[in-house]
Amino acid sequence: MNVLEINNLTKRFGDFIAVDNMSLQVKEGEIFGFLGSNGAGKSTTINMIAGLLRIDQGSIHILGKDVSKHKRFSKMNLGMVPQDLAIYEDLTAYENVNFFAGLYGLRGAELKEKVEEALEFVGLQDQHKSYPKNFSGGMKRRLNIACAIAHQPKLIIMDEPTVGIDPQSRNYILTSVRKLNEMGCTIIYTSHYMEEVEEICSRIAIIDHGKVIADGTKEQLKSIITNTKDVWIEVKSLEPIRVDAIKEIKGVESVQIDENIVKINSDTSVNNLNTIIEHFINQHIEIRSLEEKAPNLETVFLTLTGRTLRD
Ligand SMILES: Nc1ncnc2c1ncn2[C@@H]1O[C@H](COP(=O)(O)OP(=O)(O)OP(=O)(O)O)[C@@H](O)[C@H]1O
Repeated sequence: MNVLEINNLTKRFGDFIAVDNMSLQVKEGEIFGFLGSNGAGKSTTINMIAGLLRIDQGSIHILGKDVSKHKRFSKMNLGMVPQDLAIYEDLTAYENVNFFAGLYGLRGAELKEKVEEALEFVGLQDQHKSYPKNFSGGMKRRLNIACAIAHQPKLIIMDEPTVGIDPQSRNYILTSVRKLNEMGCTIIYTSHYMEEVEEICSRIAIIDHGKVIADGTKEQLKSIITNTKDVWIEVKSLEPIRVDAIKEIKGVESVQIDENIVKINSDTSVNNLNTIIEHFINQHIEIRSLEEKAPNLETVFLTLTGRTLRD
């Protein structure tokens, strides 16, 4: 079943088209990665899913129901962890979660139980009486998550939940995402950190200029660029390296130097490894190690959009 279905969605700000005839489906049980560089249209799409922004054209269905027509149903089934923290500094951690869960109509013993469960889930049960102004960035992010999940929605959208936090909190959040997923939640996860998306997402859409330019599993996305391969050669010293000469070797498409590693991207149809090694030997360049690298999502993103994710 599709938990989320977006059909031909468009959003304009004046003459500018932020989301351009976008269509995509997210299936039950997925952790779906939403990848795009700054301004690609991720937040605009998410805000339309959450009913915070008017749709110009197209439609969005959550669990088969049109979000424009079934506002309450969509709200009850959606948990939104926004990019900018949505918590009140002058309410305690408990009062914050209580406030948001209350907006979904939870009352009395059920409300208390769900608030306590959410605080425990994000590891803030011992700080339930503390004010977020005394929290670290990571604790505030965790509280933000508790506020979004207390009403136990089927679909949770997390818009860059790990921005600007310490590695420990980041791991905590990634583990929480997996746990929520195991508990039956479908999750949409946006991040600028490719390695996070690669680690936790079962399917990924790459967004560029308001359009989905590719979507699939990591393996499917990587197979888009199987026409090139990378060889990384670690050398003792970069001193005699001549990038221009390496680029002239048949099949070589690009050469990058990263500290003392020479990263050579070649066309897979040309077997040029011997020629490359001979070149290094002839130039009396001492090779320390040599590794053939499988393409990663960063390479896929770069190939498809012409930019790195964090441009
Ligand atoms: N209210 C608005 N008025 C005018 N332009 C807007 C508005 N909101 C967003 N935009 C523009 O729409 C484009 C898409 O923005 P959006 O925030 O959706 O991108 P994003 O992919 O979420 O980027 P980021 O990773 O920086 O959050 C950007 O060029 C942005 O400047």
